[in-house]
This record gives sequence, structure tokens and C-alpha cells, in this order.
Amino acid sequence: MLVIDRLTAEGLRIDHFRARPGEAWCLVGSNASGLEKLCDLLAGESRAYRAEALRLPPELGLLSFKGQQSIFEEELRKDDTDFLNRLDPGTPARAFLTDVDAHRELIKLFALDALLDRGYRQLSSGQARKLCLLQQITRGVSFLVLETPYEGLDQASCRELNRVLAGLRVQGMGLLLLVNNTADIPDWCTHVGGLHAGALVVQGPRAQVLDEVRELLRRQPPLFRVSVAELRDERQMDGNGCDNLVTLRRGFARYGEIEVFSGLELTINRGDHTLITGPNGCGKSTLLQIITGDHPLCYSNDLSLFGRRRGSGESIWEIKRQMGIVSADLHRNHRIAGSALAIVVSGLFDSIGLYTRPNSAQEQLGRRWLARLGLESKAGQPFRRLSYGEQRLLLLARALIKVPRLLILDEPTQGLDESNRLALLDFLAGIAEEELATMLYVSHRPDEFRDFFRQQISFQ
Ligand SMILES: Nc1ncnc2c1ncn2[C@@H]1O[C@H](COP(=O)(O)OP(=O)(O)OP(=O)(O)O)[C@@H](O)[C@H]1O
Repeated sequence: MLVIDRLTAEGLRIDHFRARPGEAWCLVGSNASGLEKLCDLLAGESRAYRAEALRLPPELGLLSFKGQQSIFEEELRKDDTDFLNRLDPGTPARAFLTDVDAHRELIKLFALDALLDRGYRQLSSGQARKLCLLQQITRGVSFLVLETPYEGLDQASCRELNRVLAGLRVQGMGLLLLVNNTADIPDWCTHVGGLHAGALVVQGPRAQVLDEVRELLRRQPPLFRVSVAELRDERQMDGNGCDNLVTLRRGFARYGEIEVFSGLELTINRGDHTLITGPNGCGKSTLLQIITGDHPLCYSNDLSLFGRRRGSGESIWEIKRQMGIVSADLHRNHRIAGSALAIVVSGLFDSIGLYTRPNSAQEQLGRRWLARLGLESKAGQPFRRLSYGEQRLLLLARALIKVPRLLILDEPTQGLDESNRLALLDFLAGIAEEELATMLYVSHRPDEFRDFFRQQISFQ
């Protein structure tokens, strides 16, 4: 049983909460609701709280964005590439799991069976997330806390996860899900609660409180409030006038002997907003990294960007100057010290972190962006200390600050709550209407497949 009584911490207050045996809970809250703070407390990462009681089940498994980031950073620390004379693949996936043989079926359900000998850092973001989920599930704990567990999973994996969790519940596993979109409240939850402005304001049996919880989230105004009209005036580049932004002929990607895709034809002219879909691990991020120049295969592919053949003497900075990028990879690589303001302004320099002193106009522009995200009071706070959702908003601002010609958005709404997600999508629709930028957008969520996309690349 999980017990919380009279708990207060910065940004969080819970008077009374019980997750009793036989109950399956889902707590819902927006990005600023305190949900992530609660997750930190349950993970034992924050000791700055006072409580009459905070009793956690003795065998507790927990999946969170922060936990996943720690695994990634630990893998980087252990990297022995310099000593090995070859790329260090890192800890193999199987080492994260308990009793692989006993869990073969489960591992297969999540399409990880062929990847058990692959290093953690060689997994796609969805594959890594599924591995972290299975790491917790296979440990045989009696209680699981999962922060937005469906995020980043393809549709088939979401369905499987739902089925698996429903089964675990029937077997007596205690479950507490923390989600920020009401669409992610699973049917099998017996109890639901809602956080608002740092407090658990509603909780109870699902049938009694579900509508109230939904309404709570629906009423929450988004932090992301950006007007497309303002951006028109802030546009800094017209480019070289070339309408062709990307042409990839017979595109291919492989890692060693393993082919990811081949024979891919892609043409993106100005206004050809392109949606990329497909299951976890099919090559969506690899394709985008080839386009952004963040993958070594960008040189061996027949690729032209902004009218110039890649590898014809242009600098990567000339290319990056015309792109704005948001991805899970970029997010997890933001391990640098830097304030919220610095991260936003770094978008003008295309660097991870800020190494050039911005002039006052650039700084003012950065502050304007923070205000548009409702984060102006956090300008000086370290990026890494902000919540995952706030970090994601800052990375969006970093990508948008120069109003680039090509916006490359690889699951940009990860970590955003319902209202911010909708606000971002409406904003992108406005960008498309005003022809301010052309978008290349990866998503697993059908509710993000908006009308403004003019073409779709669907990997199988
Ligand atoms: N460094 C690497 N070495 C070997 N294989 C890799 C490496 N990086 C990625 N892969 C593999 O390449 C495939 C494509 O990965 P990619 O990240 O492009 O997938 P994705 O479609 O973006 O997946 P997701 O939906 O999970 O984000 C995956 O099967 C992944 O395991």
C-alpha cells in the first residue's frame, strides 16, 4: 500500500492519498501541476519535503523520464570507445532485464527479442523506453509507478502495454500511473485523481471522478502561447530563394550489416509539410539525422539540402542555420550547464549550450520567448533543474527562435500536457497557413496527424 498524509514540498501539497491493494490508480496533471514533483518524491530523488506519513510499498519499481536520462548518462560515463579501438556499444539490452528466459513472451510482445544483444545507446528512443518499462516489470516488484508510460511507444506497443498492465493488475500488482493527457487514462484503472497548481485536488473511484479530472485538465490554460503573427515580424532569413528544401534519392541507412531502410525517395519543396510515421525502430529518427547532418551516412547518401548537394563544400553551419530541430536525441544530449534563457538563445547559434555572448537584441528576443512560454520567471534557472515538460517547451523555443525555413520535429510533444500539445499543434497549423516554415514531423499519435500535412512517409 502507498500512503501519503499531509505532505508539503516546494510546488506540491497532498493532504491524504492511499493506493490500497486491489486498486489501480492513474493521477493526471498538467505540466505545472506538481505531477513530476510527485514522481521525484516517489523515486526518492527529492528529500526536500515534510510529511506526516510517506510510506512506499517495499518493492517499488518506477519508470520516469529522469530515470531514463540517468541510464543514458551512466552509459556515456562508461563509454570505453577511446580504449577499444571501435565504438563501444554499451551495456547490452539483456543486462537490464531479470530472468530473460522466463520473460521471453513479454519481450517478444514489445519487439525487443531480436535486440537483446544490442547496446542501450544503439536502441531507438521508443525501444529504449520499452526496455526501461520491461526492466521494471521483469524485476517482479509488487508495485509499479509509471510516468507517462505510453509516451514514445508505437501504437501496437501501446496496446500491448495496456494489455500487460491490465494483466498485472489482475495478478495483484499495485499500479500508479502519472499521465498528463486524459486520453492516456487506461480503462483498467479503478481510481483516478487530478493535480492542479501543486495540489491533489480531486481523487476517487474512476466512475465518480473521471469527468471532473478531465474537466480539470481541459480548463488548464497552456504555457505555450505563441502568436504566428509575431513570428512573421521576427523572421530573420529568406534563404537563398531555392524552393527545394530536401531531395533524397535512393536513401538508405544501415548499422554494420543491419539495414534500416533503403530505396527511399523524398522530395520536400517549400510548403510540403511532411508527416513521418512507423513503428519503433523503423528508422524515422535516423532519416531525420541524415537530413540534419547528425548522422555519418549524410555524406554517402544522395542528398541535396536547400538546393545544394550535400558534401559539395557547404558547411554544416550554413545548413543548420536554416533548420530548427527538436528531438528526444537533442533533448537527452542537453546535459550541459546553462540557464533556461541561454538554452533558448542558443537556437540563434545552433549550438548545444551558449558559447557566444548574445547581444542585447538577441537576449531580448530570448526573454520574449520565455514570456510566450510563461517561463519568464525561470530565465536564470538551470535548464537541467526544470521539469521535463518545461525543458521540452524551451527546446521548442530554441528551434523556433530564428523562424527557420525547415522545422524538424521528431515527436516534439513528448513530455507536454494536453493543453500544451494542442496549443503547439494549433500553432504549427498557423505556421503552415502563413507559410512561415516547412515542417518535417514524426509522431506515433493519430490525434497529431493534422490536415496541414501534405505528404506522409509511412515506414512499415
Ligand atoms: N548506433 C546504432 N547501432 C546499431 N543500431 C542502431 C544504432 N542506432 C540505431 N540503431 C537501430 O536502428 C533502427 C532505427 O532507429 P531509429 O532511432 O531511427 O528508429 P525510430 O523509427 O526513430 O524509432 P522510435 O519510434 O523508437 O523513435 C533501430 O532498430 C535501432 O535499434
